[in-house]
Amino acid sequence: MSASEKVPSLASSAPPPSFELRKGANGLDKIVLREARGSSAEVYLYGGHVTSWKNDHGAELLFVSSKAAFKPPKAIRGGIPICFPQFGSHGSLEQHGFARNRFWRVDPVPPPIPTNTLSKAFVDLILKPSEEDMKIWPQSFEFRLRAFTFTFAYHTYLSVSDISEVRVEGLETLDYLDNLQNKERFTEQGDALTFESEVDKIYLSTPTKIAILDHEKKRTFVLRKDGLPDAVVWNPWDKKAKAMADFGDDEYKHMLCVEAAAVEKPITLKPGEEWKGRQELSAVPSSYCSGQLDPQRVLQSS
Ligand SMILES: O=P(O)(O)OC[C@H]1O[C@@H](O)[C@H](O)[C@@H](O)[C@@H]1O
Repeated sequence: MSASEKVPSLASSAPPPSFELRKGANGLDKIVLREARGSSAEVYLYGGHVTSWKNDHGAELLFVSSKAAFKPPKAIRGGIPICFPQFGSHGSLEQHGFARNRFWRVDPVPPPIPTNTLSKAFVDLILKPSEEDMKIWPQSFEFRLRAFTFTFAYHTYLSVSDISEVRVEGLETLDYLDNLQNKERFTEQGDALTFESEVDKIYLSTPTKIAILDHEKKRTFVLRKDGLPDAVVWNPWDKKAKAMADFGDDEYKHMLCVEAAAVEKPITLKPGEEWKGRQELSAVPSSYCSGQLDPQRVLQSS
């Protein structure tokens, strides 16, 4: 099993990429990645968890709760937790699987980064099962001669100015499973999604590109994905926000989770097979015209 997690930036040329190992909250190790033009990202080894992604101007693009605990075994609230080998409660494991509360390590000899990405700074993190993990989920993610099945999500918390001003394009008219209605299947009606109450939906067989438009910030996130057919959209709204110890009462107004995922049809790997699930996020000015879902073209021409 292989999972790729790359946050691209606008860097175009020269100075060598850098990544530093630093101490983060509560002494936990984190990787800091910087691109030549100033954008940066932080990834905690705990959970293989991206906790920060800043643009060239230093503005934070991901949401992390002011109440996030950074205390194992609790998963960090915000950023991009990795839900593996189980999404949500779709199985017998703990909610969202265990990858988000295990310690990952840096792969010292990573495979080459794909040439079609603009990103120059990157790190490959690896998670291998411990003996304890093998007891609850007896599958090796690497060389076990047996097929195994899992579900997955890059549980991405985007930072938005005001949830009531946000629109999501690319999911309209699709079927979804509604976690708020016993995972029953419905069809999304109408236009782009907007938000005025709690939402917890798994959109099925979605396009590979989804746009999240933040009118107030004049910013559009473009989420591109491969190997991950579904997309989860989650906002806890006021009541659930109040019920979560690691989430501020009003913080639901400033976040939206849009998660590249494989939930409806679990993935089965046979011996020797590899699976890649890739999510790429870009942030572009909202002068970007919806329908023209090619952030690289927008970036290059701006
Ligand atoms: O509190 P957790 O375990 O991080 O999960 C947060 C949410 O994650 C979302 O992806 C799920 O669809 C929700 O049902 C869930 O409430």
